[in-house]
Amino acid sequence: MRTVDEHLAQALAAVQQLPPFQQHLLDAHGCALCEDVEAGLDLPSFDNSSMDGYAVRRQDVETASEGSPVVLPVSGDLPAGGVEALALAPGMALRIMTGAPIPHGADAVVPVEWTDGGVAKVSITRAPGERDYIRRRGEDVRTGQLLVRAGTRLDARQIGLLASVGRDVVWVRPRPRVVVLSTGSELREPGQPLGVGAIYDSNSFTLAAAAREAGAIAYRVVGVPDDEREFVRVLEDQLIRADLVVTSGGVSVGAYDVVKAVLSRLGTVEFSTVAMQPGKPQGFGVVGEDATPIFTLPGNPVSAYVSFQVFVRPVLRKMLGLAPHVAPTVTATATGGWTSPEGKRQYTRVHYSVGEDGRAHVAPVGGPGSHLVAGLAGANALAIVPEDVTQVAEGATLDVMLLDAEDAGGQSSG
Ligand SMILES: Nc1nc2c(c(=O)[nH]1)N[C@H]1C(S)=C(S)[C@@H](COP(=O)(O)OP(=O)(O)OC[C@H]3O[C@@H](n4cnc5c(N)ncnc54)[C@H](O)[C@@H]3O)O[C@H]1N2
Ligand code: MOO
Repeated sequence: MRTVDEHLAQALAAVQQLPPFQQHLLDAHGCALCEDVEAGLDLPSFDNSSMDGYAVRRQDVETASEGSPVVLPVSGDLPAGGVEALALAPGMALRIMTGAPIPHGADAVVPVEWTDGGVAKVSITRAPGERDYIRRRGEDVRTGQLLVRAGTRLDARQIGLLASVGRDVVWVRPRPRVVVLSTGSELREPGQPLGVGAIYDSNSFTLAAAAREAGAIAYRVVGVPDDEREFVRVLEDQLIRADLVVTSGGVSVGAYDVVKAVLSRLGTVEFSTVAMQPGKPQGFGVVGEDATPIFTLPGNPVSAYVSFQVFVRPVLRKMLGLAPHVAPTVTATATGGWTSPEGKRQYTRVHYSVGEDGRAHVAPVGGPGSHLVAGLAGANALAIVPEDVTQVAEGATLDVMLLDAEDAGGQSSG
């Protein structure tokens, strides 16, 4: 039996980061940037008004008050985006809109609320302070400034920043294309009638959704029956569009475990038992002409999902160019005790919460059975119980893997 860390290390060593390509900015959402992006211009790129009002010279309006307004002729209009380069003559005002360039000669903006809103002439009842309502060129970003570092996963805020400096395409690593396929003659598609002894194929949905949450493009293949030739045909057919294949089922010691039977002959897939619960039977290797990496996860639904989080998610992070490959864990205090098998790392389905005192707690959800999908859906984290612990005591401190979707904007299709 090998350890979780050995199995993960083998898989991580066998996959590479996907080569970078130029992607349109919005399509790069959730991808890891492969270049340091520096600003090609100042932001703001010109002095402009932060208020709708009037551009003035301060010295012309410094005596303005409610009791003694200053009246100035208005010599023109400055809309945002206007191309006319108007200059402000002494003793005059220019009507200006938010975002419009400050005209030559002006050193303050009087908001329209401090005036009578006049068009031909304006009555000003309050004197602006120094530089009032002027957004200065370069006060946000300077030309040449490092904006986003290589390796950053682009989120909405960074996408907006890059657009602000005029970037339309960026170098990123592509989303890995993950083919997810389930095996088992008992599997039926949701929405179809369920015959005797049949079950709905949930694993391929779970795994495709999990791949998507991790930032991949997931292709879900309709359940493959326990037939070796059919499995080989489907696998060869799918390899063309896969950066990674993830199967579930057919890897333990049953008489119809086709995944194990076929892949033991094809490629370099190695089947092993891993000292963990759930998720004991595992396989990993490469298949096909392009040496496509393949994970063969156990069929029990909770085992398949936990195996994805422990092994597949780090591999996808590596392919995406994200560091660290293993997403960081948090720590929490156990509420209620539970048992754990000796010599195995247990991934316990738990509910993680942070109390008003700021302290994090985890409470087990449902039982330990690998078929208990309702408990899995009710959990939001996996508590990691070390191999040498057989009894988790109330109040024990545990590392915890959070499961909520990374919302990386991945895609999936059937
Ligand atoms: N004699 C032994 N039997 C089993 C052992 C063992 O060591 N000795 N290990 C058990 C453990 S632990 C696991 S985990 C499972 C792994 O089994 P397989 O990967 O071969 O998966 P299957 O036998 O095909 O299915 C197991 C279970 O999961 C259900 N299943 C399978 N695929 C799906 C799917 N796509 N959606 C929903 N449910 C699925 C299937 O119906 C079975 O109930 O082996 C144990 N047995
Ligand atoms: O390893 Mo199985 O995954 O314990 O149910």
